[in-house]
Amino acid sequence: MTNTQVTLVQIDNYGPWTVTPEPRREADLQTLQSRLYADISQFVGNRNGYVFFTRFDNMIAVTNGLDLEDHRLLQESVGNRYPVTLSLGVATGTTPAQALSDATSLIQDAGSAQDENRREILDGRTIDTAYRTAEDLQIAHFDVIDATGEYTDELNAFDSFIEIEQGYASLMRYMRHAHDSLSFFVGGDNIIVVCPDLERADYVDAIEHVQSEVDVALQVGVGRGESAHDAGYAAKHALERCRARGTQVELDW
Ligand SMILES: Nc1nc2c(ncn2[C@@H]2O[C@H](COP(=O)(O)OP(=O)(O)OP(=O)(O)O)[C@@H](O)[C@H]2O)c(=O)[nH]1
Repeated sequence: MTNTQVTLVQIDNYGPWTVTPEPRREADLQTLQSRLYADISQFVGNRNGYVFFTRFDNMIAVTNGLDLEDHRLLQESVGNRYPVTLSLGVATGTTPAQALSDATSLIQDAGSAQDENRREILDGRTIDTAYRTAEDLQIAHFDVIDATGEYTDELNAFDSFIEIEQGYASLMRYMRHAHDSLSFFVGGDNIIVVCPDLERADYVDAIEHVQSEVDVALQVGVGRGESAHDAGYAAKHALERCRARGTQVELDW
């Protein structure tokens, strides 16, 4: 059974900060957000986790393998180097959406995202090393079949973007509601989905749903592992098998 450890990363009191004492230049905010994301991605990635930028002021991380001390160090390092601080809620669960929901409650219960007195909350629990297994995570790596030929080389860059985003929107809603899974656009035509224990038929259904709802053709490789990196890397290899064999779903087991 999967056991996903999810961390909600929330910038403290960010909304007010962006307009105090007056609105800050948008390009500076974009630079801050993308640098902060890059730093967190490097920190979490070096410990075999994944972090997704999501809304930038709220980021979602899969942190199997990171303990609370790692989380504390991330807060300290960001607090020392950025004009903003982070609150972190950590929870585990058999479905990613449930784990995220619990992680979110920990932060919400400590105060509003726009409460200037709520800073650097760290709350929750991590998976004890002794209980970690190679089945803890299931990660699916989707991409659009021949995005280059269908869209990138055919439409202008914005119309291609609309098509890809429609595929993402359809898939993320389906996976959230049918399977308690969390889907993240990671660039190009790629979507990484953090899933509970699903089977081949579930992925076939997801692909058919997106095809019929928005007419975007997806393929998917699925991997399992004890860390996000292990599961995600296995998924990438499985996706390569889709490309080599012309199949739409490949599982790494
Ligand atoms: N984040 C991420 N992006 C990727 C990855 N592989 C490819 N991309 C992005 O996806 C874009 C399209 O590449 P592909 O998916 O290989 O191209 P395609 O035309 O869809 O071809 P097929 O996937 O073979 O059908 C690239 O320009 C990258 O931006 C990956 O593993 N991770």
